[in-house]
Amino acid sequence: MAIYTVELPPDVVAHGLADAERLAAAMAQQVAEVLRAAIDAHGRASLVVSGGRSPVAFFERLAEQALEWERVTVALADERWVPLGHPDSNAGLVQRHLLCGRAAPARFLGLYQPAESLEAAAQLADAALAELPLPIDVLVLGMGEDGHTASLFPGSPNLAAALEPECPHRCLAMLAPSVPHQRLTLTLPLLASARLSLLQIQGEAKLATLRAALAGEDARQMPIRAFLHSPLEIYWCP
Ligand SMILES: O=C1O[C@H](COP(=O)(O)O)[C@@H](O)[C@H](O)[C@H]1O
Repeated sequence: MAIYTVELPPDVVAHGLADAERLAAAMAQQVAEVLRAAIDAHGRASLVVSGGRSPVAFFERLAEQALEWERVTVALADERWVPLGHPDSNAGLVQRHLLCGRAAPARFLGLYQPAESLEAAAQLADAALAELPLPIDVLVLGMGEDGHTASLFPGSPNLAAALEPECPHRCLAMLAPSVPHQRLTLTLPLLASARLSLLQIQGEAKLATLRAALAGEDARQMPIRAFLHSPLEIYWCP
């Protein structure tokens, strides 16, 4: 199945899968192959994943993959500023669904930091991210129906700074106007440094968002626009 109704830039690869289970399995296989190749070449690999509802099945299939997980660092593209035990914690999601089974030995670099303010938490997360092996080998992005990706939200006060190609920060505080919780997000230069980026989307509504994003250029209106070019591969299913 292809993404027939969306005309993509020629340098963007599209994978259309019949359903969510097949999509999760195909993505997990590709990500595992890239991580294995990175370990063979450099002795280590880095994987940055997104949170939200979409990646659960992908995490579970990936955790079944045989690879030298103790050589893999897993980090988050974004986080809600809530502690690990909170149901909306992206770190909690990764702990429950990815860092288990074969993948349990992977090293996890979370973004949540208890601090006096969201800005102070972002500074602590920024410092902790110095430990992330660069460049990122695989980045897995999701996308909201407002065109946000990671926690780069349209209308958030720090959005322009986070989208600056020369942004000196690895992580910035972000506000999600449409959904609860203050956020922490990796900034564009760090996310864009990935050797391979995968965008996971499901359903007609997100396809319509992708179409709208491709029809314009201003990333401050739809931050996903900053990623719609090589080395992006899009995984979609109905
Ligand atoms: O808030 C978020 O939204 C996007 C999309 O989430 P989904 O629930 O529609 O899959 C996600 O990629 C991001 O990491 C998350 O924090």
